[in-house]
Parts: sequence; structure tokens; C-alpha cells
Amino acid sequence: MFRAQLRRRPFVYTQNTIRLSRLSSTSSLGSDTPLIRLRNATIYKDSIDQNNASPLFSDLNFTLPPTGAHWAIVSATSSARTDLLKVLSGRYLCAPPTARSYPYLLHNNTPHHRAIGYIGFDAERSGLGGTAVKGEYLSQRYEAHREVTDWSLLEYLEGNTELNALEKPADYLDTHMLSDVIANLNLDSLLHLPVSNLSNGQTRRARIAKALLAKPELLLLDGPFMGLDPMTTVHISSFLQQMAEKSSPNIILSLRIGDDVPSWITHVLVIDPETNTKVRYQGTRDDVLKDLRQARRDDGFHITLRRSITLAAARPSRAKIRKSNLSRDGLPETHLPIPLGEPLVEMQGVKVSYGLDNELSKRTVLGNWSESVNGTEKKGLWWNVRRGERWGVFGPNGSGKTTLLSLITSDHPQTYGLPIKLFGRSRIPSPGELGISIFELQSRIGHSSPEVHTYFPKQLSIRRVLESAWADTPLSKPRLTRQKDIRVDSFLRWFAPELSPTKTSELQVIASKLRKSGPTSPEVKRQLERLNIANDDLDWADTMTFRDLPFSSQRLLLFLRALISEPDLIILDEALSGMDKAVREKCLLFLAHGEKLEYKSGSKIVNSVQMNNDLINFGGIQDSQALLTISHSTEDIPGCIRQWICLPEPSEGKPARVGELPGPLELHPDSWSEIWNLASKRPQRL
Ligand SMILES: Nc1ncnc2c1ncn2[C@@H]1O[C@H](COP(=O)(O)OP(=O)(O)OP(=O)(O)O)[C@@H](O)[C@H]1O
Repeated sequence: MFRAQLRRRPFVYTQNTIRLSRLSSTSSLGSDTPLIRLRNATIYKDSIDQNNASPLFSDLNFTLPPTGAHWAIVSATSSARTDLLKVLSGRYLCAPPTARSYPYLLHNNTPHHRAIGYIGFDAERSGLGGTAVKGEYLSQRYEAHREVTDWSLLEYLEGNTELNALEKPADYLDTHMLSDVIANLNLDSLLHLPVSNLSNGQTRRARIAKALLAKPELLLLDGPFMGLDPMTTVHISSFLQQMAEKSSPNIILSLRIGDDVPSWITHVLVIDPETNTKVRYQGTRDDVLKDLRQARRDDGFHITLRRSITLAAARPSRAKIRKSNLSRDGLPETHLPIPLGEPLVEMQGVKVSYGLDNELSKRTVLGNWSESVNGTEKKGLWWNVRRGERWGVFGPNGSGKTTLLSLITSDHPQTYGLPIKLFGRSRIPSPGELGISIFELQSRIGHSSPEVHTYFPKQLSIRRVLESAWADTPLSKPRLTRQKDIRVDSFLRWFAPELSPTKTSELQVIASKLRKSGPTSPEVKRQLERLNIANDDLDWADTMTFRDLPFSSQRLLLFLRALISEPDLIILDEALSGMDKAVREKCLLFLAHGEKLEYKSGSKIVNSVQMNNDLINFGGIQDSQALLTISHSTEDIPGCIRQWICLPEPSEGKPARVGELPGPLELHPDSWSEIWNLASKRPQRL
């Protein structure tokens, strides 16, 4: 929707490799010689000066044999997982240096560029949000025009990309393996496409293929299932299992707390959620489960961890372990009715195709079907979004979800020519009716997605990012009022523990006073009212920039930007992916209730200080608004989602399926199978 000018970036393959010459050696080598050995290792990020630098990890002990152990690393924060994988790949400074060694690799004299591959899937790691972003502006992704440097997927896999000067594929490209990997990762039909046109999930599959083709001894996959649809996740997991069981290559996965640990994973390492610098549990799956039982901890982290490590068949149903009738975002088991308003989006026979001028390259990616509309069979997608509706948009990777939303945000050039009405009007004028302008659309839609994240100007201050919700483009001057300033302050204050450098907020100070004086008191109320006038506790938001924030907080800020102006339509396209669990849950609670409710001690939902004192600036999503969400992960889906649409594979020729949820998805887990039509497909177990 906005066109930030960016320096052109080639599609980058982020594989970190280690240099064996720098690794220390061990004397005893045998068939069980470890691939990696860490003994009482302390790791520092960039300075080994033990007096000044605090270690990234301390007391690390880990041994990876050359065969037979398949590890998953689990943590509460994404940065801890990534850092630990990087430690295993030879990055960062180790004290003492001999505490980290790679005996097997040295013994076998593996060429250094193939020893250990690391591939990350969060935007933080790839720099591209896992999305192959093309060119200087967002809508360029959807254009048919192809430049000479828009490498095809096949060229990319073969390493035939001249911009990547250091890549020399010919010496190790194994053509047999190439066709094997292409078939197993279901990439055949995409080989001729420019990598920049691939969808999120397709890009992930391509990057796994690329990493395997480098034939590393060990492949470190950082969040490999993020953004993959349930069927592809199962397929890729079993493919990785085959590779891991042959130790060709050995594979270590990192997973978010709450992700199912695949059944073929034999060993689990859990990073301590409190310090993020130590290992809390490690060993075989059974050993870790035993340790967890002995620890008898009943906090959210431990409950979730036990569930994800327990094999799916032995897991108690969520309904059995649920203690509350409320969802994690504080919504009741059955949705309360919302009065529906006029349609905000009307699609009347939408069909998106590319390469129409060439029969060979012609490709329809959305609406390649006919469906019954009021009893008449009609072509393309017919779909309305009304005020008050909360839609979940689902479908396999590459089925056109992001394309669908880009038609609404008008980032897609074909928006102009297709039968689409946005807020009752077309994009182009017709006799007697003005078209809707891009600026009006901007002001009526709040949008957060990995693509918005990629193109967002990183130099803006934290405050300015939020204020830009009232501007025509992120870089133009926002239209502010006193009320809007107060709204920005209240958002910043609510999320100061996640955004500010001190990780605290003035509200916490006031809340702690409340504990002494009771739920309401004139003194507390006075202090809260003062916050509406003074904002000296928020100076950090003017000095820190978007760039200064870690990935999870950048995502958080863009999520808040999508809500802050209370637009008619909120679009959250994978907006919470890559956020740490606690931040994500706070966001979902905020979306549902604004400043009314908060988590106490990380899990219990209670009334907030503002609620008790009747001083709410933002009360969550309103009945007059509509919401569209895309996510493949049930944890990221807001409890308020009521309607769903599931797009088919473009080649299926079947229409999109739609349905309603009786209540929050978390409290109705069977609805997930219904959305994905899993009953009619093979059992979905990781
Ligand atoms: N310019 C283009 N030319 C040809 N095909 C394109 C172009 N842009 C996108 N596509 C194709 O359109 C299809 C839909 O992509 P889209 O990103 O909308 O999928 P998605 O459902 O959001 O997938 P994911 O879940 O992986 O994010 C993909 O197969 C993609 O390769």
C-alpha cells in the first residue's frame, strides 16, 4: 500500500558455515566421535572480557554423536533459540576456546563450506520475513514484468545466480539429489517461477531444498515449520525425518514453546525461560518428560512444554487440561452475537491470473473455479466482508491468501481491473461514482504483515511508527489531535515492558501501589489522570527507533499500528508470527479487550488498573470494525474469529469453503480439522 524506496536487494541465501581450521581438535577419534562437543562452555556475543560482558550462555554441556540423535531446541524467546543454534554452528566466542570442539568434522576432513549449514525462517534471520520480496516497493511482487535478475527457482537451486558471486555450485551440485529434493519438497511446478514471486511457504520449502543441496554434515533449521500449512508441515517433517535417520545430513531443529515436537525427534534441549542463558532440561524425550514430572511445576511454560514433548497419541485433549472456560484472550466458550453492518469488501467473481499473453506461462492463482451464488453457478471468488465480521483466511501455502488480501489493500495492480468494491466503491471511477482513493483506503484499513514489516522505514522513532497510522504514508506527516496523542501514549505505556529499554512501565509502579491501597483509590486515580497530561515517562519512545528494536518488538509495534486508529478494517496477515509467546498472548488479549484486562503472573486474567478506575483509552476491537486474519498456527489466531474461508490449491478447481466457528478456536479444537477438511485427508501427526 505504501511505496518505500529501498535499495534493490537480491534474494539472499543465509547459510552460515564454519571454518574447520579454526576449530580445536581432540585426540581420541572413533566411530562415536561427536560431531559437536560443548563442555562447560561459556559463550560471549562479541567480547570475551569476562569482567565487562555478560555471557550469552553459561555452563553449556552438549554432545552430538555423528548418528542416531535427532535434537529439537525449545525456548520461550526466538532470540535464545537462534543464538544457541549459532553457537552450535561455531558462531560467537567460547570460553575457554577448547570447550567447544567438532572432533568428527575434523577427523573426516569435511570441506569447511559444507560442514554445518544454518537456515533461519524468521524475518529476523532471513532479513526478508521468509518472503521473497522483490524490488523497490510492495506491489512489485505481484507484477507480471520480469527483469533479468529475477532468478527462477531452478536457477536459484542450481546456484546459477550471478549476483551471488561467491556461490560456485558446479563443483558439488548433485543432479540426482537435485531432482530428489525437488520432488520431495514439491517444487516441480514452481521451478520456472522467479523466486521473488514465491509465496511465504513456497519460499521456505525452496530454502530447505537449497540448504540440503549444499550437503552439509549437519543442518540447523531455525523454526522450519513456521508459516507452513498443516499438510505441508507433516510432509516436510517426514522428509526431514528420512534425512535425519540416514544422518544425511544430521538435523537439529529449533521450535517455539507450544509447537508440537515431531515424533521422530529423539532428544530435546529446553532453554531456561527465566534467564534465557542456561539450559533448563536436556536429554532424551523420556528423560526430559521424567524431569518435568519431577519438577512438578504448573506454570504456563511447563504445562505447554509437557504437552508439546508428549507424543500426540498420548496427549490429553486440551479440553481435559483446561482449567478455565475462557480462551487465553479472555473470551467465553460461545461467541456473543455482533450486529452486522454494511459490506466493506465485495468480491463478485474475482480471478487473479498471470502471464495471460503467453499460453505456456499462463497461471491462475486465485478464483480458478465456479461456485453457486444464490442458486446460479458463477465463475471466480464471490465473497463479502461486512462490518462486525471477524474472518480467518486459511488455505494451503500458495493458495492465494496474501494475494487475496493484497487486492483489498490495493497493493495488487489487478485490484483496478477486477470486480471488487471496497467500502462500497470501486478503485476506478464509474459514471456517477467516484473511485475510492488510495489515501482513503489507507485511513480505513490497519494492516500488518511480513511484507509491511520488510518495507517499513526503519529510521522512524517508536512513537512515530504508531503516529504514522494517521498519515498518508509512513513517511508523511501524521494528522494528530490531543485525543490521538493520548491514545499513542496509552499504547506505549501498556507495552512499555516489551518496548522500552528499561522493560518497565509507569503503570506497573501505579499497580504496585494499588496492591496496598485496594482496587480503587483517589490517589491512584489522580496518578492515572496525570499520565494523560504528562508523558515524561515515555521519552524512550522518541529517542529509540524501529531499527533499535528486536524482531519480536518490531512485529509488536506494527501490530499496534494496525489497531491504534480504530480503522474500519483490520488486516493481520501472519502479524503475530515470530513473536515470543508471552508477547503474542498479550497482543491477543489487547486486541480483544484493550486496556480493560491484563495477565497477572503470566496466566490469570484480571481487571486492569485503568479498568478499576474507569480510565480506558482503548477498549479493544469494536463491533463496528471488521477483522481479517491469516495464520497457519492456531496459537496466533485471535479468539474472536467467527467466520472462516479456506482457499483451495489453485490446481484443485474446487471453490473456496466457508464456515462459522461456535466460539474461540482454542476452545473448539475440532473446528481446526473442519477448516482444513482433515477428516477426509490422511491423519495429521507430526
Ligand atoms: N507475479 C507473479 N507471477 C506468477 N505467480 C505469482 C506471482 N506472484 C505470486 N504468484 C503465485 O501466486 C500464488 C499465491 O501466492 P500467495 O502469496 O498469495 O499465497 P499464500 O496463500 O499467501 O501462501 P503462503 O501460505 O505460503 O504465504 C503462489 O503460487 C505464487 O507463486
